[in-house]
Formats: sequence, structure tokens, C-alpha cells
Amino acid sequence: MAPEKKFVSSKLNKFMHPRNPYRTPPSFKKLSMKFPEFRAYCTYDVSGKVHLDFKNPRAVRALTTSLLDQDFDLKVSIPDDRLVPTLPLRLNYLLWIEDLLTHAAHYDSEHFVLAIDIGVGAACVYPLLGAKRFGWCFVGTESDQLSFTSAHTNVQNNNLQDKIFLKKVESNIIFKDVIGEEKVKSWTLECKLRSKVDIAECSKKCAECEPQASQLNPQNEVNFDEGQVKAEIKKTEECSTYLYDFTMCNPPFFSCEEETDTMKKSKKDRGEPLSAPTGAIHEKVTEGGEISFITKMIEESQLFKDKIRIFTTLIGTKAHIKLIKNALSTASPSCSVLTEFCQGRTMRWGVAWTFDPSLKLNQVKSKKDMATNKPLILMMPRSLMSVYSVPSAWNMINKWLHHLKVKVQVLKSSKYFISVNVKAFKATWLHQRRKERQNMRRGVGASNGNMNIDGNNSEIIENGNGRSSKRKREAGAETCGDHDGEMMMKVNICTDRDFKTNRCSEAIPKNQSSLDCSLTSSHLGSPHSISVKEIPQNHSKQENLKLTQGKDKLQNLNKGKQERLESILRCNLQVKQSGALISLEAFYLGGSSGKDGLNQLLQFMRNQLAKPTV
Ligand SMILES: C[S@@+](CC[C@H](N)C(=O)[O-])C[C@H]1O[C@@H](n2cnc3c(N)ncnc32)[C@H](O)[C@@H]1O
Repeated sequence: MAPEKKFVSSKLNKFMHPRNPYRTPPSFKKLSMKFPEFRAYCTYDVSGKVHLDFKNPRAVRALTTSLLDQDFDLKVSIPDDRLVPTLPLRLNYLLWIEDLLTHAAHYDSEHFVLAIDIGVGAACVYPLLGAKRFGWCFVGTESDQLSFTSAHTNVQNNNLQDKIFLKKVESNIIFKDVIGEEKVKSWTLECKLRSKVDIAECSKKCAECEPQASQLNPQNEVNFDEGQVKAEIKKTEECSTYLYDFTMCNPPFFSCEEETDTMKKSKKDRGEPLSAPTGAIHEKVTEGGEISFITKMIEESQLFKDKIRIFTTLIGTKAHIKLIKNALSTASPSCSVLTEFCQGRTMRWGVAWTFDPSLKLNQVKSKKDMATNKPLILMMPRSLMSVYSVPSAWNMINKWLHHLKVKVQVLKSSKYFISVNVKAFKATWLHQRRKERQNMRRGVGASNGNMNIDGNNSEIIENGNGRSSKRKREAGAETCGDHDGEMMMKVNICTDRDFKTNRCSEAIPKNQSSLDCSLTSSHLGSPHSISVKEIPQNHSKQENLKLTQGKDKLQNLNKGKQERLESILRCNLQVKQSGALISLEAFYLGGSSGKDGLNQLLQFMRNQLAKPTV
């Protein structure tokens, strides 16, 4: 038996996506107890530790199928002579795409995500995982008959034919003949039909395009005449540019069989192959190698730039990244390119491009960046929230931040994701309990008062002289007053409805004037903020606006610099929903308190969850 190999080598673990569940290796012991087909390949040492022979392709296959069953409730069979997918890599790719979609704010309006996977393979692993874990729908293509049949069986066995449609293609085709094909088109329409949320969305969009035409589904219920809805959806399709949200592909990377042997021997470029190579030759070899395959993909993507929003592919050879970037820049200057480290038992790189000028894909952090700056994670407990949603969680966190008098800038907000940058100038999160006790002694009641954990509109506001007053606040209303002698608070309470408008709360250092107050918030785009400062009578509104904007820029520049120098903590907080769970991820960005400061801030939040005082 070969020496035991780790499930994920520690050398490569740093390239794992932060949300990848396999950052924590699965328990082989548990798996072997549950799955006899996996147990058959396990050996036990004297201490009872389970070992798996990764050099045995059957053992690797049993591991993958057992994990798919245990962790995703997917029953998958893979023919002996076909590629066995390694799950950490496959999940990394999907999670990276989830980041891209979040960036594109696609989780904003509709839950419905439609994708294309080029070359699904015999396991059909990406569509199965994508459908099961993320709820996405897929059109999958496959050029090999045996893999196509096996993939089809896997989809049927998991009853996912409503979410996955497979098409057998010729190997010289990538997108052409797939997107425009009648069967594919009618399946995608039916797929849209099945999505209640999407129906409502369609109805709204159609109404915008042709007001009288769409009287369907006002209550968001699926009770409709199918033919009528199909017609409506067709109209919607004509109105909306993008039919597919993204495409993905793990292309065959070698140009000939000999190359696979050379690569097997070389550990340099692709990383050490830790487990037995699996798969038929055509799965790994394509004429001209991956360069030619991806170049063709780039060429064809130009034909469908109005139908597909984000194109992605994996690359298996680092040296090819530059060539592919060149091909992309020649194809269209409006492409955004992103290079991303992926990780499995070998290395892969991801590339994404788009022709949508509103998307800046290179703003999405690479896994390497994310891994180097690992976030601190706080899982939001369902039991403490009456509504378990990202906006509710954010309301609660926002309330804490407000209490801590830190500066908050909303960068991105949607129903499923919110990202804010936080600047703190004082470690207000320290000694909260002591402060609470002191306040109690001084006769100031604990400030949790009548506050609902989800952040209702009524709140206790402490004033400068140590007394507290309760007051009702309307969602979106601003207050700009002296707080406790150190900071002034300017608050827009965020409601679910406000999320799309990026309203936010921020604390402003005391020494800032009311002009600064308006500058900061106009910089943040709050429609309410301008009113804070009175506009002089003798200027026209436009002149005043120009003046203010000019001043804005200069003052913001100086203020930014100053704040960077003075801040003790700068961090990025992301509230997100992944599957059924809501989490807060906190990334350290800078500040004199270092990562300890971020740890303390998170500890404050944990304390609030355990025993709310705010
Ligand atoms: C490296 S395998 C990837 C399989 C699967 N996506 C995975 O990651 O496990 C590449 C797959 O693409 C298929 N393929 C090759 N050229 C193709 C083409 N032009 N269209 C669709 N599939 C293709 C191969 O048969 C093979 O199944």
C-alpha cells in the first residue's frame, strides 16, 4: 500500500476558497462507517486511524461518490474508465463563480441562475453540485457518448432533470449550435417557467416592455395558462439581453497522449499528482491542447456576448495564462480578465471574461488573496433572529457598529450579500461589560431596552451628559448630533427596502463640521445627506452643487489620508448567505490595532449574540 496522502495537501490548502467546506478534511472514519463501498478500500492502523490508498483509482472513485452522497445527497456513479472529479477543486470553481455572480449582483433580483457547463464529464459533477448546493440551472454539453450517457443517468437518478439539460455535441463545437438550438431553447424557457420567482420577475419585465400584455401572476403564484406564459417569457427574453448568467468549462488540457505521460512525470507545473490519474484519453487530450480549446471558446464567446454575461474557464498550465490573456485582449478591449488560483490535488487557474462594460471582474478577489487574508468568520445563529435573512443580520450588525461609533461605508448591498468597509478611531468595543456596569451604577439603564434583535425602529440613544433617551426613528431618517463627546453619529437605518439604494450609517469624528457631515454622506451617495448643509441663497443650485462636489473631492482626499493615519482598525465586513447559512466574514485591511483589533471587534459581536446589551 502506498503511504497515506492527505485529502488536501497542506501546501495547496492555502489556495482553497474560504467557504469551501473541505478546508476541514472529512472524517474517513465516519465515511467508512457509512459507506461499505468506501470501507472496502480503507485500512486501519493500530491506533484505529483510517488510511486510503490514493494511488488506487477505485479508492479515489469510492471517496468521491461517498462524499457526494454524504455531503450533498447526490447518488453518482462513474464508469471505470472515466475521470473521477476531486471535490475540493470542483467546489472551489463553483464558489469562485458564486463570488462573480455576487459581484454582478445577480442574486439581487431573482434566485434564478442559468448556466452552461461545457464538457460535463461522466459524473456531471458541476451541474449536479451547482443545482444541489446553489440552486442553479444548467445546460450541459458533452462530446463523448459514454460520458454523455453516464451524465444523463446521474441527472435522472438524482431527479434533477428540471434543473439540468444535457446535450450531446461534436467535439469541434463549443457554444455554437447549443444556444440557438430549439430543444435547448424550449428547455430553458420551461426551466424559467418553473421558477416562481422568475415568473414574477418576467411578469414585471414584460409589463415594462408591453404594459397590457402581462397580467400574469400578480400574487407570485404559479397558476397560469402555460402557453400564455411561454409567450410572455419569450417576450421577456427578447427584452432582457442576457439569457445565461455564466458559462464554465474544465477543458481537456493536453494536445497529445504523450504529453499526458510527460506531465505525469513532471511535478513542476501542475503540482504533484497525489492520487491515481483517472479518465479516458479524450477527456484530457484535445487537438492543439487547452490553448487551442480556450482560444476557440474566446472566439465563439464574441458571437454570444449578448446572451451570456460571464464566461469562465479553468486553465491547467500556468504558462498558458499569458497567452490566454493576450487572446482575450485581442478579442475585445472591454473584456475583464481575472486570474484565480484553484486547488484540488493539482493546481488549476481560472479565467473569467465579460463583454458587459458594467462588470469589473478583476475587482473580485483571487482565492490566493482571500486565502492570504483569511477572514474571521461569525456564523449568524438562526435561533436569535426572527427573520433569518442577510438584511436582518445586517440590521443587527449595523446596530452594533452604530453603538461602537465606527465609520461604515456600504460598498455593495443586495438581499443575499452586503459588503461594508469599517473604520474605527478608538477601540470602543473594549471593556463593554465594564462600561455597562459603570453606566448601571451611574443610573443609566442597560441600553438593550426595547430593542428587537432584528433592529426595529425604536432605539435608546445615549446623550453626552450620560443620560439616555428613547426615541422613535423612521427608517432612512438621519440624526446628526453630539453623541458622547467623541463622535457624532449620522445614521440611516437600513431596511430591507433600502438595500438596493446603498443607504448606510456612519459615525463622523467630532471635529468634523456639519459641512463634513454632508460631504461624507454625499460621497456615499445618500439622497438625504445634502439636506444636512444649508445651501447659501445667492448661488444657483447647480453652482452650489459643483462647488460642493469640488470641495468634496479635495476634502475626501485629505480626509481619506488623515483617517488612514488615525484609524486603529480598517476592515471589510461581508454578510452573506451561502446555502442555508448566513455568515459574517471580517477581513483585516489595516490600522494600528492590527489583526488583534479585528479579533476584539468580532469578540464584541460574539458577546452581543450571547448576551445582547446594545
Ligand atoms: C477534463 S474533462 C472535464 C469533465 C468535468 N467537467 C469535470 O470537471 O470533471 C473534459 C470533458 O470535456 C469533454 N469535451 C471535450 N471537448 C468538448 C466539446 N467541444 N464540447 C463538449 N464537451 C467536450 C470531454 O469528453 C470530457 O468529458
